[in-house]
Amino acid sequence: MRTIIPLGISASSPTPLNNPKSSSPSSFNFPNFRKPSRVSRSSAHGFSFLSLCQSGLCRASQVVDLFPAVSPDIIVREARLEDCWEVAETHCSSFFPEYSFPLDFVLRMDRLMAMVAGFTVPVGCKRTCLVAAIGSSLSETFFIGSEDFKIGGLDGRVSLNKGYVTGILTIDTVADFLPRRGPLRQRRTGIAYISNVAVREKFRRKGIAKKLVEKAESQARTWGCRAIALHCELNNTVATKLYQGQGFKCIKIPEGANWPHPRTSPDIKFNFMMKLLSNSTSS
Ligand SMILES: CC(=O)SCCNC(=O)CCNC(=O)[C@H](O)C(C)(C)COP(=O)(O)OP(=O)(O)OC[C@H]1O[C@@H](n2cnc3c(N)ncnc32)[C@H](O)[C@@H]1OP(=O)(O)O
Repeated sequence: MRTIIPLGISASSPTPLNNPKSSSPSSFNFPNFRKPSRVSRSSAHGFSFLSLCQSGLCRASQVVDLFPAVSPDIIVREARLEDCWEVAETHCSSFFPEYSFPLDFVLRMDRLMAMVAGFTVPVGCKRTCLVAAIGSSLSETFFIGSEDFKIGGLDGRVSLNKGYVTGILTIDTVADFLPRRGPLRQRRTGIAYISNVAVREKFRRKGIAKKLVEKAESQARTWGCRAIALHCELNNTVATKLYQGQGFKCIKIPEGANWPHPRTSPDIKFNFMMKLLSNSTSS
């Protein structure tokens, strides 16, 4: 199965000051979905996209006509309540493209339920889901509801001009997949973690993932993080190129070290990648 890191929507844990009771770990973990054995591993990864491109040049060129290389209308912002279904849809269609009815529907419902059920993150941690939305110019966006209104970890406001979600990315400071610190195995701080990066197939190669990563970096800076980390499957050459292009470096895991990594099939290997964040707030 694929990474099951929570997608997370705008979750910032209540601080002890505003909610002293909350110290529960995230309740937003998805149940473990096992990929059926008939599904080939490579087809769920970057390679499937490459082979699709090679075998479907005609379709690709039509997409290029419909959506020119420059996508000025794409806005990267925090996910809102009304984006839940499309976030689930983007996640499932990108990471589980082979699933067919009824499993694909069940999977999407599972993602959706997990999101709207609300969730918490450990005290002092933050998590947010970014979306790249098309056709939702900020100047035309009209909200109903108060900015302070939250449902679980979701932005409770509803926009009448929500746009169409083309890409997603989750960023958090939960550090579940970072090595613990010291003999007391303390949770690491100051390092943001990126997961669940996906762009709908017909919107790929338009710089959307780059925009999402840039926005994640700026979010991490506003949280005071000094670095940003992620796990990328070893054989996902497309994603590896994306992160290397954005300045991430593969970190060599020390011999014998038992560093945590996303919960997937045991035969899936990961690159652990990191980038130090400069202090500038360019994006
Ligand atoms: C931490 C994680 O979540 S890892 C999981 C990554 N997600 C997936 O594998 C899900 C399936 N794949 C996807 O959703 C997409 O292909 C993504 C997210 C990997 C890339 O999204 P896109 O919006 O297409 O990427 P974008 O257009 O921003 O390209 C950025 C860079 O990635 C690399 N890249 C993207 N697509 C390709 C490709 N088909 N072939 C080679 N390199 C590619 C290039 O280096 C590109 O930079 P360039 O255009 O300057 O050459």
